[in-house]
Amino acid sequence: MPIPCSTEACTSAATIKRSKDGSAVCATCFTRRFEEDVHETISATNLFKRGEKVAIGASGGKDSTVLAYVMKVLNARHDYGLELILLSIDEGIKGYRDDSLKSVERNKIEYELPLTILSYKDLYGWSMDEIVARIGKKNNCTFCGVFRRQALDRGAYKLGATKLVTGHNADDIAETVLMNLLRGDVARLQRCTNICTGDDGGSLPRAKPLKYTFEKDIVMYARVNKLEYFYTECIYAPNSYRNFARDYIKKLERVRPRAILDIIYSGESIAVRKEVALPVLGRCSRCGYISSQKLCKACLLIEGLNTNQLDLGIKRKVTTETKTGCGKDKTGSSCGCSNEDKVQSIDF
Ligand SMILES: Nc1ncnc2c1ncn2[C@@H]1O[C@H](COP(=O)(O)OP(=O)(O)OP(=O)(O)O)[C@@H](O)[C@H]1O
Repeated sequence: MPIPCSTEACTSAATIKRSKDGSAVCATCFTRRFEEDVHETISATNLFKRGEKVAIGASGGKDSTVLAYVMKVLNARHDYGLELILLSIDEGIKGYRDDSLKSVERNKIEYELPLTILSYKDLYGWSMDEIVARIGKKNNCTFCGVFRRQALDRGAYKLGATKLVTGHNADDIAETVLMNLLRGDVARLQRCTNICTGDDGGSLPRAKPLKYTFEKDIVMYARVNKLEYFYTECIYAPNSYRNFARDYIKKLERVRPRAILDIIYSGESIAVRKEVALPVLGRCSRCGYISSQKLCKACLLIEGLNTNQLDLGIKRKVTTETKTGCGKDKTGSSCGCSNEDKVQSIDF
C-alpha cells in the first residue's frame, strides 16, 4: 500500500524520505520544501540585499550545481532582485577539473547565467598538476585550498560582485567543525559555522545558503530535477584529513541523522574565552590580500615553490611576536599551552 505524501492537502503518494526530518513526501513536495527551506535560511539571516551582484562559486559538483539552480529559482520566485553570475576556478587538474568545467559550461547555457573561469596557472603561475609533480601528494590540499579561496575572492572582486556564495552543505560544515575541534584551531572553530564570513570589511563577504541542507537531500534534489553535475572525487585528495572527518560523520549519521545538525549547532554555540589569543588580521605586504602575517599564505606558498623551499607556508614557524594561550607575551618560556601555533595557523 502506498504511503501518502506527508504534506498537508497533497494527495500524491510519497516516493522520497527527506533526510532533514525523515518525512515521506512526493517528488513535487520534496522539491518545493527543499527550495523553501533554503529560502527560509536566506530570509531568516537577511543574507542578501536587493540589487546585489552575487558570484556563485561553481565547481560543476552537485552542491554548487544545485546552489546555482536554486538561487536562480528563488531569485525569480521571491523577487530577491539579485544579479547572479557563475565563477569557476580551474585548478589545473587533468582528468578532474577539466571534466567538471564542461559541466559548468553546460549549466551556464541551461541556467542562462554568465560564467567566468580563472585558472591557478594565470593567477599564481602554477597549476595543481605542476605543484603535485613538484611536491608530491603530501600537503597538496593545503596549496589547493589556500589558492582556491583567494582565487574565488579575487575573481569575485574583479567581476564587481558584492558577495560570493558557495555550495557548502550541512555535512561539509559539520566536518569542518570536527576538523577544527580536533586540530584545536580555535580561531577557525569560532567562525566556521557563520552563514556569512568576511562581512566585517576584511574581505569579500562569502555566504553558504545550503548551510543547513543535508548532502543526501542535495543529491536527491539534483536527481528529481534532472540537474547535470560532475561527481568524481578529486584525484589528489584521497588521503585528505577532511576525508577522515567525512567518513566519521557518515558513520554518526547512520546511527543518528540529526548528528550533522547538532554538530553545527554545537559549533554555533561555542564561545571563545577572552584570554585566548586570536590572530589580528592585516594585509599581505606583497599582494594586499587579507592576512594575519606579513605575507599571506598564498604568497608564502608561491615563494616556496619558486625558490624550492617546499615547506615554506607549510611548516609553522613562529616569526612574529605572538601571545601564548595563557595571554602572556611570548618571551621564550612556554606556558605549556603553545597557542602560538594556533595564532600562526589563521587562514584568510
Ligand atoms: N574550482 C572551483 N571553482 C569555483 N567554486 C568552487 C571550486 N571548488 C569549490 N568551489 C566552491 O566551494 C564549494 C565547496 O567546495 P567542495 O570542495 O566541497 O566542492 P566540490 O566537491 O568540488 O563540488 P560541490 O561542492 O559543488 O559538490 C563548492 O560548492 C563551490 O561553491
